[in-house]
Amino acid sequence: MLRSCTAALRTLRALRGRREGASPAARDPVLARRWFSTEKVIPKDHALPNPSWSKDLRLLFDQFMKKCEDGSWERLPSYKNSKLVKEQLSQAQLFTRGYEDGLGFEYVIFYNDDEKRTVCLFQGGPYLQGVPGFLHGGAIATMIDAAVGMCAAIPGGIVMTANLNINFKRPIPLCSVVVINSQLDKIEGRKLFLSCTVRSADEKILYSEATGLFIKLDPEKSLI
Ligand SMILES: CCCCC/C=C\C/C=C\CCCCCCCC(=O)SCCNC(=O)CCNC(=O)[C@H](O)C(C)(C)COP(=O)(O)OP(=O)(O)OC[C@H]1O[C@@H](n2cnc3c(N)ncnc32)[C@H](O)[C@@H]1OP(=O)(O)O
Repeated sequence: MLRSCTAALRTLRALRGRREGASPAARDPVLARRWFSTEKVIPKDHALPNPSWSKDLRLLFDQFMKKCEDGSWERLPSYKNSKLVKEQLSQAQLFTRGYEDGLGFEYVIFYNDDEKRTVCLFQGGPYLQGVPGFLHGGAIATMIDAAVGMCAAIPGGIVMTANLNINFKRPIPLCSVVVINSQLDKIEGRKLFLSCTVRSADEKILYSEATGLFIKLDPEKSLI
C-alpha cells in the first residue's frame, strides 16, 4: 500500500512538473535517476515462491520443479507488466498479478509440450472471497481463463478467449491450493479447443470443469 501511494505521489509530482513547464525528471530526482540510468531493470518473475505460499503450494511447486529437470515440463515465468502496453498506458498491469503477495492470485503454470497441456498451481487469497469463506466464481473463472489461455497461446501464438464454459461443482475454500489441469483437445484452422479440471491439491475433490474456445488472431483483422 505504502509503495503504491509513493508511486502515485511520484506520478502526480511528475505531472505537475509537466504542467509547470519543467521536465518531470528535473523536478523528481528519483525519476531522473531511473530515466537516465544505464542499469537494465529486471522485471520480477511472480511465478516463484514467496512467503505467502502455503506448505501445500510449496510442496507441489517442488514436485513440478523436479519434473522440469528432464526437460519434459517447463515453468512459465509471469510478469506484472507488458512492455508493449506499458508504453501506451503506464498503469496497465496483468489482472491476476495486481494484488500484494498472498492477497489475490498466487499461482504458477507449468507446461508440457509433448502432451500439449499445462498444470496451474493456484492459491486464491482473501481478496478473492465470494460466498464467505470461499472463492468468488469470477476469480475461479479468471484463473481458469489464464491457465487454459496459456495452454492455447503456446502452440497457437496470439489467441483470445471466444468461449469459456464452466461447471462449478463444489465451492473452493479461500486460501486453499487447487490444481488446474488444462489440455489442448483439437485445432481447427484458427480455432483451438481446450478443456480443464480444477481439483484439490490431493486430487480427491473435483471443484470445477471447463471447456474453452480460443481463436488465433487474424493479423489482417483489427481488434477494434
Ligand atoms: C490467452 C493468452 C494469450 C497471450 C499470451 C501472451 C502473453 C502472456 C501474458 C499474459 C497471459 C495472460 C493470460 C490472460 C488470458 C486471458 C484471455 C482473455 O481473457 S481474452 C479477453 C476476452 N476475450 C475477448 O475479449 C475476445 C472478444 N472477441 C473477439 O475479439 C473476436 O470474437 C475474436 C475472438 C478475436 C474472433 O474474431 P475473429 O474476427 O478473428 O474471428 P471470427 O469471428 O471470424 O471467428 C473465427 C472462427 O471462430 C468461430 N467463433 C468465433 N467466436 C466464437 C464463439 N464465441 N463460439 C463459437 N465459435 C466462435 C467463428 O464461427 C469462426 O469459425 P469458422 O472459421 O468455422 O467460420
